[in-house]
Amino acid sequence: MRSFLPTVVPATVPTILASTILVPLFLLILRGIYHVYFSPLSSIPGPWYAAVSEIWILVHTLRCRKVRAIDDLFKAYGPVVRIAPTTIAFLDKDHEQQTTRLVYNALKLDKGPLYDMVHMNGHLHSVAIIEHSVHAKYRRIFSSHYSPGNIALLHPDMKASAELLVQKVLEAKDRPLDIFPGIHLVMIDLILKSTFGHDQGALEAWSEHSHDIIMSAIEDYGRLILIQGIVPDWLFGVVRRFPNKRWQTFCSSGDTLFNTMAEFVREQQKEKDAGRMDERDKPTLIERFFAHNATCAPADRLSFEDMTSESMTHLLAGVDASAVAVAYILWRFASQPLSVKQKIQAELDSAMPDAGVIPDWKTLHNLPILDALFKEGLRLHGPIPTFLERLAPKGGPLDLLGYQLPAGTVIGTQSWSMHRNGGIFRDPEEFDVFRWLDSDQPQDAMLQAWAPYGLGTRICIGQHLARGAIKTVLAALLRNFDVLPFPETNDESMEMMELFGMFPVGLSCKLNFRSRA
Ligand code: HEM
Repeated sequence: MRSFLPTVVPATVPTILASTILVPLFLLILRGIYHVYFSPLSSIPGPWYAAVSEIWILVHTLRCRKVRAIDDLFKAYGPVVRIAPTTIAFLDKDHEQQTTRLVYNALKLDKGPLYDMVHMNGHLHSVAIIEHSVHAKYRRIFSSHYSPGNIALLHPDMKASAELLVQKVLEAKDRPLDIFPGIHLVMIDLILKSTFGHDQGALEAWSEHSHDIIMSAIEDYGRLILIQGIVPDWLFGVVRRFPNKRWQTFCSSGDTLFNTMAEFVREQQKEKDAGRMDERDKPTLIERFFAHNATCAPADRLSFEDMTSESMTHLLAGVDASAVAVAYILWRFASQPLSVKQKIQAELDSAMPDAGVIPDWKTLHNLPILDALFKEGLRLHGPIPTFLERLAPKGGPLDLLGYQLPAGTVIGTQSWSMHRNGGIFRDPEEFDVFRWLDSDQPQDAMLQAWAPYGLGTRICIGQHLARGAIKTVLAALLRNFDVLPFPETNDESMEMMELFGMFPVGLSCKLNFRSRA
């Protein structure tokens, strides 16, 4: 009897091999050849391995050194480089920063695809909105909440937090102290106050052995978003079941934060229903959402989840960034020559004759040396110096520094490189506070190139809050303490690790605080 089996089985092995390995490999090679030789972006400088596939930039993202890798390409290839098959990085060399202005402001571009992965526990919010037109409408709902005038109303809370921080440092009784958690807690208290009018008292509860649930969830969720952005959903769905308590807490950090914020939104709703909101001297962020809902068309109303996710974003965007900035400034201050420290402290001594009384908002912002310290800190240690991607617009190629980019090309620059541009900043790697007060240096160009809060239409909405809180905390600490180095906190532990935002690799900032009283 004739069997059909023998003829079928041997034939399938090479067929399967070819279809599962060789065909995709062949297509990948074809795609790579297309990108390197035939794509409209082929003429843009850059290494071939970055042009062939996204793997090169992905590997650097996973190694937490994407900004450095892009910066190296600028040094090797000039101000326009191809960092992935359809992604172009540029760096304005001229003082006018024309290309930067065009891309981030004038053209009103949409954001790039990276932002799609930062939904808050699955919900949309200002950072993740891709379309410019949708975002512009959305941001108008709450931009007045973050205006300088409105943020100034939060200054009494900033002062109270900074004074409490001084007390907490005094309690350490000249023992070296990791200030990093303390600043996180200051920011948690301030942002919850501004968003919900809520007194969290996170800093009050701070001790060496305490553990703040919101602070831990913020730390975890920042990392979780990145992992979820890189690992496919199905794989993450499998690994998240791993029965380890710490891992489970890590994986549910988004839920922890979302549920906490949701509870605060509910409390605000109760306040509103009970008619108690009008009694406040300053409206909360949530109150502005309610006011918007009361006046807009039903289709434009913010849902309960929208409000929760937006609040969660402000907490996540604001706490880490501000805490990282303060930690680096204090660390840099600690290792400055005595003469520099004395100049900085002399200004504070005269603005704060009583070390316990922090100057008012206007005086604080008119202290030139404090301002220079703040600017120099954010120049070299901006917490978000990363590649901020936008999309080349539909309808015709975009002329970018002489190159024609088709619609949909991802383009962007990064403040890491802008802040280290030797054509603008003299000895750019030096931490030199007084460069900002030196009339021999190009102050206008330096200010144009200083972009720690991002750029244009999507610039950080919390910048006035951050600036006010950071300066208030710095004034209080540097007026009250001589901040001195601690050997464990060094170049290695403070190496900047990139997880979209930057963090000191040691995730701490232990310094010596000697009371000046
Ligand atoms: C030193 C402190 C801070 C730095 C360096 C910083 C930096 C940035 C940067 C670079 C962006 C732009 C991101 C992009 O284009 O993708 C941004 C956006 C944003 N930041 Fe900040 N930030 C800080 C503090 C804060 C604070 C305190 C808050 C809120 C309380 C906040 C809330 C936001 C929000 C909501 C956005 C999105 C704005 C939008 O797209 O409309 N940030 N921030």
